[in-house]
Formats: sequence, structure tokens, C-alpha cells
Amino acid sequence: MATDDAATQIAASEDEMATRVLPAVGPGPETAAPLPEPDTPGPRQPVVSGGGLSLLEARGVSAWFGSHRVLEGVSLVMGAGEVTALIGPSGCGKSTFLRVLNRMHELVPSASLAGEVLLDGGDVYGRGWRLQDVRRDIGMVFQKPNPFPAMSIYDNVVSGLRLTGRRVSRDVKDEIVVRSLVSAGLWGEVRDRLRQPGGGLSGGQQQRLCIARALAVRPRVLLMDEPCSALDPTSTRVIEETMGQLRREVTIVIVTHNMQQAARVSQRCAFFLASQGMPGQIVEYGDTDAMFSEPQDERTFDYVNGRFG
Ligand SMILES: Nc1ncnc2c1ncn2[C@@H]1O[C@H](COP(=O)(O)OP(=O)(O)OP(=O)(O)O)[C@@H](O)[C@H]1O
Repeated sequence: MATDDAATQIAASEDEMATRVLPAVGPGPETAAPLPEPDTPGPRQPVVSGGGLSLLEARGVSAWFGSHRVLEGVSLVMGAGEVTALIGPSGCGKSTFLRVLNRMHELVPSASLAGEVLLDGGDVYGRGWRLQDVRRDIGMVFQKPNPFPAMSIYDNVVSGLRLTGRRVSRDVKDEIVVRSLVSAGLWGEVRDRLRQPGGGLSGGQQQRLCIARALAVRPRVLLMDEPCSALDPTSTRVIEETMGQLRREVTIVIVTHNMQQAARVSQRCAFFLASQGMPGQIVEYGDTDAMFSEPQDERTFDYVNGRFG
């Protein structure tokens, strides 16, 4: 189930969600540290990745909705500077896993989880991480393009800056808007109409606007939940090209049902499966080319060759 409400993500960072503690993951976020400058890192953890890019790692993640366990013991390294694709049949927990990674899972009242999510070695569920810092550092783009339709293109991009909780000067905003739109591959198409509403763009442009909005806060990781499933083939191709550029500046994790897309955009791939009412697990993980050409598990072979799912 994909959730397509970025406004929820932004708003949730501003409300009392910071006080909601999941039962299985310990003490929850701290509240005392001052808010960071827009372009200044917050309470960073030790960096273990190379090239200034971030490494995200899930260790033994299990997730529940009420008593329904939907993921069990999922461990996955999402490498710095890589695109990691999460594939698998509907209902196997891919979106839930993605939402665990940036603590959106806990927005569901019945949700709980166990395990660790390490961003550059620091557990985002541990002490030292505030919810808004996690959501700033690990951004998300949803299935359906969801810019604020009446808001200008410019204001859509800077709307994400609310995650930082600080006022930003006009000059700095201008720089952020240009940088983010360039990175999202949209600048050339909108540079002359930044004051026009975001809702006036095509679907593919709107999705790139959402990517720009996510990039405005300089995330270290970008999560993308079926970002092209509502787009035509041309727009899909543009987004895929944009991802190819973006992975040089941000670590990307994408959920996709499109095997060709997984093969085109990702360097690593994880195949999730929830067999016969069991919680979702990773059946196979590895180099994308190898997963598609020489899968080690028969179930992976069947799935990537379209035999089920
Ligand atoms: N908010 C929720 N409340 C209760 N159960 C949920 C909720 N969201 C997801 N689930 C359940 O969790 C399981 C995993 O769902 P999830 O959406 O993570 O799977 P998915 O692999 O991403 O599926 P799809 O590919 O269809 O989007 C499913 O059984 C689903 O019904």
C-alpha cells in the first residue's frame, strides 16, 4: 500500500508525533537539541560511507499493524551512491519497509516494530535523533505526484524547508530552488514560470517537482515508492534519467513493480516475499544484473520472469 501524502510527512514532523514511541524500539527521540541551520547538518552520526554519500542499513526489522506481523527479520544494506530497488508481489511489505526507514510507519496508530535502522552508523530510532531530523535526512517521494496544486512552483520547492524549522532568507531560498530544480531535472522547463501553480504542470513534471521539494532540505537518502506508476512512458524515462544523475548526490531506495525499471535504474536489488500468510522477508538480495540474469533462488527466478506477482 503506497501512501501519497507528502503534506502528512511535513505536518507530522511539526506536530506531536515526536512524542509517539513505538513499543519495540526503545526510548524514542530526544527533544532538547536546537534546530539546525537549513544547510547545516543536524545531530549527525559517525559517517561510515565513502564519497560524502550516506549508507542506510536495516538490521533485523520486523513490523506489525496491531497483531498482524507484516515483516520479519529484514536486514538490508542500502549502499552509498547506489540505487537499491525493492521488488516483490503486492502485499509483501515493501512499502511498509520503506516507511520504517524514515519512521513514517509510526504514523499508523496500531503500528509497531523491532530492529534497527542505521543511517551512517546511527540508529534513527535511537537517542540523538529527533523525528524531524530523520524525515529531513531521509526524504520520500510517493506514488502519485502530490505537489500543493495552488501553490507556486517556487513555493512548492521551499515548502519542505519547514522540516528544518527555521526561517530562510530570500537569497538562500532562491539558491535552494535553483539547485533543487536542477537536480530534479526540471529547471529548464520551469525557470520562466516559477510563480505559476504547481498544479499546472504535467504529471511527470509534478513528480519531478516533488523530487525537487524532497531535495530542498538536502536529504542524505531519498525513498521513492513506485514514483513512476502514475506516469506515462516518456515521463517515466525522464524520472529514471533523473535518478541516474541523483544517485551521485543522494542514496536512493525505490519500490517498483516494474522489473524493467528495476533493471534499468538500480545497482542492487532486494526481492521481498510473503508466502502463505507469513510475514514478508527478503528472499534474495544482490547485484541487480546478477539477480535478473542468474538468480540464486527459484522463487526469484520465477518472479523476475513474470511467473507470479
Ligand atoms: N495502515 C495499515 N494498516 C493495517 N495494515 C496495513 C497497513 N498498511 C499496510 N498494511 C498491510 O501490511 C501488509 C504489507 O503491505 P505493504 O503495503 O507494505 O505491501 P507492498 O508490498 O508494498 O504492497 P504493494 O506492492 O501492493 O504496494 C499488507 O498485508 C497490508 O494489508
